[in-house]
Formats: sequence, C-alpha cells, structure tokens
Amino acid sequence: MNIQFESAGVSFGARVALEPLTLAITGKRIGVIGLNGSGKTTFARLINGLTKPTTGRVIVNGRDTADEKTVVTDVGFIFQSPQNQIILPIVKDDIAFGLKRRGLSKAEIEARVEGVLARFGAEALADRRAHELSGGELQVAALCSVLATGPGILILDEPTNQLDLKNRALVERIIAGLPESAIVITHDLELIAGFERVLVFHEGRLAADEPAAEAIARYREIAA
Ligand SMILES: Nc1ncnc2c1ncn2[C@@H]1O[C@H](COP(=O)(O)OP(=O)(O)OP(=O)(O)O)[C@@H](O)[C@H]1O
Repeated sequence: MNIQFESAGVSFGARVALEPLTLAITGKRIGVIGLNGSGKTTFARLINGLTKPTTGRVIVNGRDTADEKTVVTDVGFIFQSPQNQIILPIVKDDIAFGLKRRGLSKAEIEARVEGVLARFGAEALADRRAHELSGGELQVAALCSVLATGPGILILDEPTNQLDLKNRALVERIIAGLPESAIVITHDLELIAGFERVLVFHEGRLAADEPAAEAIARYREIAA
C-alpha cells in the first residue's frame, strides 16, 4: 500500500475531527489506536474516500481520493458493526452483490464467491441468513464480501469488538494471515501488540507513530 496524506484535514463546521496531517503509509500492517473521538475513524474514512478532506489531499496508490466518485475501489472497509455492512439476507448473495456491480460474468462471480469462502474455511456460511450469524461469523462474512472484490488494502474498524475469546482469536489469526495490507483500528491493544507501526491519535492529531510497544506506552500516558 502507498498512502500519502498531504496536509489532509477534516472539519465538520466548527468542529475539527482531524487536524491537517502529512504522513506516508506503506507496509503490511498499521495499527491505529486512541481515545474515543480522537479521529481514528475519520482518518480511515479519508483513506477509502467515504470522507473527503476539507483541506489538503489524500493520495491512495497514486490516485487522489477527491477524484473518486464515492469510495476508492482499492480499499476495502470492514465497519465497526458488520451487520450493517451485509446488505442482502443470504451470505453468498451478499458476496456476489459487489461482484455483480463490477460487471463480472456469472461464472467468474461463482468462482470468486466459492474461492473467498474456501479461503476462510467458511463454505458452511454460504447459504446462511446474515441476521442469524454470530459475531465472529458476521466478521468472516463481511470479510468475504469485501475481499471478493480484490482490494489491495483492507481497513478493519474495531474487528474484535464484542467478540468472545474464541471468535476474537479467530479474527486475530485471520488478520495475521491476510496477504492484503491491513490498517487495524482498535481498542484491543493485544491485537496490534506485534505490529511494527502503530499510529496514536489524540484530539484530532497524530500523537505517536512508532512500533507497537512505544505507541501503546504513549497511549497509556494519554489515557492516564
Ligand atoms: N459526521 C460528523 N459530523 C460531526 N462531527 C463528526 C462527524 N464524524 C465525526 N465527528 C467528530 O469528529 C471527532 C472524531 O471522530 P472519530 O469518529 O473520527 O473518532 P474515533 O477516534 O473513531 O472515535 P471512537 O473510538 O469513539 O470510534 C469526534 O469529535 C466526532 O464527534
């Protein structure tokens, strides 16, 4: 991944959600931590273009997000509540939905749906109703829908929120094994404890950009 923030900031009227930020993001795993309301989700939404900067620019893999009509197709986003992300009632239909919108052939869609479910050993979810899934199953279903479209960058917003220990471990393993670049926003400090680069946000500013141990120490100081 190659993401450039060039004095990119976001204000909602008088409220500054993110102060202008200049930063280059490359590499495989980036953790993002900080107190509630510190600007983490705003930072992530700038990367996939759901939020456009009110000052400066965000360049993702060479493209200015402001030029993209809605979202940046190279960035997959798993929201805090994956149940809100799954649009169609049946899991396999939901995975196919994003592929149909991209105009892929029926055969290609079927192959991709099967392929992505097999990747997570989740074939049994194909015909399940999304609203009947457990929290962990929902995360996997949402991952399948997003990854089927082949984004090079994945953003996960609090992927272990509300998961029991077993499902949390499953999601941790999945994240560790993803070949895609991943940006992980979390309050689960253990989840990002092995990351070489962790960004700490505080009051709309980047307060630290360091390996996990140092970044977590800085976050603990902020929170104290
Ligand atoms: N659409 C919006 N309109 C007005 N203010 C907003 C909007 N989105 C975010 N904000 C404000 O911007 C600031 C940063 O919010 P953001 O959601 O980025 O924080 P966060 O670090 O992700 O928080 P959390 O950990 O609670 O999810 C907050 O003060 C928030 O209230």
